[in-house]
Amino acid sequence: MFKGLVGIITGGASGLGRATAELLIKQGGRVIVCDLPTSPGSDTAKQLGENAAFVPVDVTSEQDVKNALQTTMDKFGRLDVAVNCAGIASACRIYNFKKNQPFDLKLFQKTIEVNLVGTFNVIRLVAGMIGKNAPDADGQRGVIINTASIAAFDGQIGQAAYSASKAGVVGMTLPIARDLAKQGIRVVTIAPGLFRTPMMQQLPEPAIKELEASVPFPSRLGNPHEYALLVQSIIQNTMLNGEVIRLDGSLRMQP
Ligand SMILES: CC(=O)CC(=O)SCCNC(=O)CCNC(=O)[C@H](O)C(C)(C)COP(=O)(O)OP(=O)(O)OC[C@H]1O[C@@H](n2cnc3c(N)ncnc32)[C@H](O)[C@@H]1OP(=O)(O)O
Ligand SMILES: NC(=O)C1=CN([C@@H]2O[C@H](COP(=O)(O)OP(=O)(O)OC[C@H]3O[C@@H](n4cnc5c(N)ncnc54)[C@H](O)[C@@H]3O)[C@@H](O)[C@H]2O)C=CC1
Repeated sequence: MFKGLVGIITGGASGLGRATAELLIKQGGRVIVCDLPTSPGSDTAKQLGENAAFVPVDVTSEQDVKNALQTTMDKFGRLDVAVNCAGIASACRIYNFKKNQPFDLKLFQKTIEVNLVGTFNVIRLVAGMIGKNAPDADGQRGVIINTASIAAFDGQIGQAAYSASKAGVVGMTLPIARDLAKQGIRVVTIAPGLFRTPMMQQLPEPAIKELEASVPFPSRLGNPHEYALLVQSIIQNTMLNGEVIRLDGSLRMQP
């Protein structure tokens, strides 16, 4: 299905990004896994086989992303798709009245830096390389897929930083899609609900159970493969552009 297609996947060493790398390769694509040097990205790429390579990347670094693009060019000669999965979660009340402690400003800044600025940094740099492709019969040169969260819309107590970072990703989706439309590059954002990944497993099991029970249908955490299936559809369907798609079993999170 994706024979010849080349994708960069940030956060590709774990969870949703890793599942996406597996599916794109299974469908005949080739993948550059970008993740932190401390991540298991190198092992991931080995397990994925010869159509995968790992580049250590901090998405907030211009030089790291440029290195990843250079490796993509050297190894595979082109770039068709970028999937932004790198992200971090944070939870903190705005003010802890018992301890007289405000929300840690550094934690707020770090969350915005990785989730929003990091995603933007990758988009602005990959666009240049995707834009060099010859257009297909429909005028399309490639696709950029971002990962927000339903917390962009119904963030819970403690999620001010995380929700703000993901709302930023939602907010920039349409203007960037409009911006890149002339080059035939589509931009689509997925807003996942709850998926069983290492990030979600940071929450205590009772909290996971409660969240799971609150999903109308299916009342369970999503499987990362189900996220990857939406990535596959977005790549296949050229009419999808400038949109944010919730993938959440109709969950609306409670406070
Ligand atoms: C990953 C995705 O993209 C998908 C998702 O979003 S999944 C949903 C994820 N949801 C979350 O992560 C929720 C995040 N929120 C939380 O984890 C918690 O609300 C929180 C840690 C921020 C606070 O939790 P909590 O249950 O209120 O903790 P609690 O023990 O009562 O309070 C923590 C501290 O805040 C204080 N506190 C309690 N109520 C308070 C209030 N109303 N105002 C200020 N402080 C309060 C407590 O006294 C406590 O202080 P100590 O450390 O001295 O004990
Ligand atoms: N799991 C879930 O339920 C949901 C996840 N999301 C979002 O989906 C994305 C993927 O999350 P998961 O797979 O669940 O998490 P995960 O924690 O399993 O994977 C995230 C990956 O991003 C990498 N990463 C973190 N900071 C980075 C940086 N600065 N540069 C490069 N890589 C970095 C991590 O090393 C990790 O491998 C995140 O953006 C997350 O916010 C959104 C909604 C729900």
